[in-house]
Amino acid sequence: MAMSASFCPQISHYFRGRIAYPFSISSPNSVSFRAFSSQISNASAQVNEATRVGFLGIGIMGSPMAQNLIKAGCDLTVWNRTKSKCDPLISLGAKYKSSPEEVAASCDITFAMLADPQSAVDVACGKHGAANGLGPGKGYVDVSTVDGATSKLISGHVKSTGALFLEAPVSGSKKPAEDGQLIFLTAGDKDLYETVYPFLDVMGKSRFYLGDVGNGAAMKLVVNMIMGSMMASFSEGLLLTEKAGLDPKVLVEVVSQGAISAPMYSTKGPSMIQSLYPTAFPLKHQQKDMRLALGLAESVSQSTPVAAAANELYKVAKSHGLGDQDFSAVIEALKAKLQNSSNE
Ligand SMILES: NC(=O)C1=CN([C@@H]2O[C@H](COP(=O)(O)OP(=O)(O)OC[C@H]3O[C@@H](n4cnc5c(N)ncnc54)[C@H](OP(=O)(O)O)[C@@H]3O)[C@@H](O)[C@H]2O)C=CC1
Ligand SMILES: O=CCCC(=O)O
Repeated sequence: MAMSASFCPQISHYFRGRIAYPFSISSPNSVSFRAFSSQISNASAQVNEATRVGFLGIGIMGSPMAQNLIKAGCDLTVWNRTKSKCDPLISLGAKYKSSPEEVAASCDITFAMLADPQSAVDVACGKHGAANGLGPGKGYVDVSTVDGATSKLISGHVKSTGALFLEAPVSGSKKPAEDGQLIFLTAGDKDLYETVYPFLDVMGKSRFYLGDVGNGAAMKLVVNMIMGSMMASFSEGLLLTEKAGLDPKVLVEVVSQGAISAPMYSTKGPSMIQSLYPTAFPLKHQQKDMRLALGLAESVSQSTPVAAAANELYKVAKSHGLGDQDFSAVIEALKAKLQNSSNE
C-alpha cells in the first residue's frame, strides 16, 4: 500500500517529492527486507554545497551525471583513466586529481561510474585505487553496473577502511542522465543512502533502497536482461515486417500505440530502420549485462532461455566489431544470420 511520509514518520527522511512508499520483499532465501522507493523532482533537490564530492569514470554516463552535480552547485573533483574526458568538466569548474586514491582522499563522498566488474574493482581496490584514500567519515557510491559478487568485493574493501559503501546502479541511458532523470537502484549502508540521496536526486528522478549489498546489482541486471531480450525481439520483428513486404516504419508506429509501447522502440526504431546506431548504451555493455544476468539466474538455478538466446545475438554482434555501437545494432547479428541462411 502506498503511504505518504506524513503518515509514517520513520520514513519521512526518504520523502523528498511526490511519492515515498515502503514495501516488503522476500528473497528466494526467505530473507525479508523493507525496500523504499521515492520519486523526486530535480528542482526540489538541495545538496549540501560544503560536501566535497568525487566522481570517477567520465564516460557516456559519468560525464552528464557529473555535469548535473556541478550545475547543482557541488564542489566536484573528477578523475578518468583518459584524462582528456575530464576537460569539459574542469572548464565548468570541477577540480581534477590524478588518481582515484587522491580523489577519495580529498572528498567526503566519491561516486564511481565504470565500464564493468574488472574496471570497477581496479578503480576501487587496485594500486592507487579509491580505497587507499577512504577512511572513517567518508562514503563510496558505486553506480556502475556490476554483479553482486563484485559489489560485495568492493564493499568489503571500502568498509575495511572504516568508510561506508552504497551500490547504486542506474536505469536510464544517456538522455535521462543528461536530463537528471535516472532511476537509482541502491543497496548497502543505509546511513550513506541517507547522506547521499540529495545528490542522487540531482542526477535522477527516483530511487529505490533495496537492502543488502547485491540487491541493487541484481535488480539492475534483471531490468537489463529484460531490455536486452526486448531489443532482440524488436529487431526480429523489424526484419520480419520487411521480409513480409510491410513498412517497418509503420510497425514502429503501431507498436508505439499499443500495449507493448516503450520509449526504447520509438526512439531507436527509426534509426535502426536506416541501419544507424548512434551510441547511447554501448552494445558491449549490454552483452556484459546479459552475461552477468545469466550468471545471476544460474546462481539461483533459474532457466532463462529467452535471455540466453538474446545473449548469443549480442555476442555475434560484438564479434562483428559492433561493441562500441548502440546496443540496437544487435539487429545486424540477425541480418547476418538471414544473409547466411539465404546463401545456403
Ligand atoms: N550508457 C548507458 O546507457 C548506460 C550505462 N550503464 C552502465 O554504466 C557504466 C558506464 O557506462 P558508459 O558510461 O555507457 O560507458 P563508457 O564506456 O562510456 O565509460 C566507461 C568508463 O569506464 C572507464 N574504464 C573502462 N575500463 C577501465 C579501466 N580498466 N580502468 C579505469 N577506468 C576504466 C572508462 O575510462 P576511459 O574513458 O579511459 O575509457 C570510462 O570512464 C557501465 O557499467 C554501464 O553498463 C548504466 C545505465 C545506462
Ligand atoms: O544499462 C543501461 C540501461 C539503458 C536504459 O535503461 O535505457
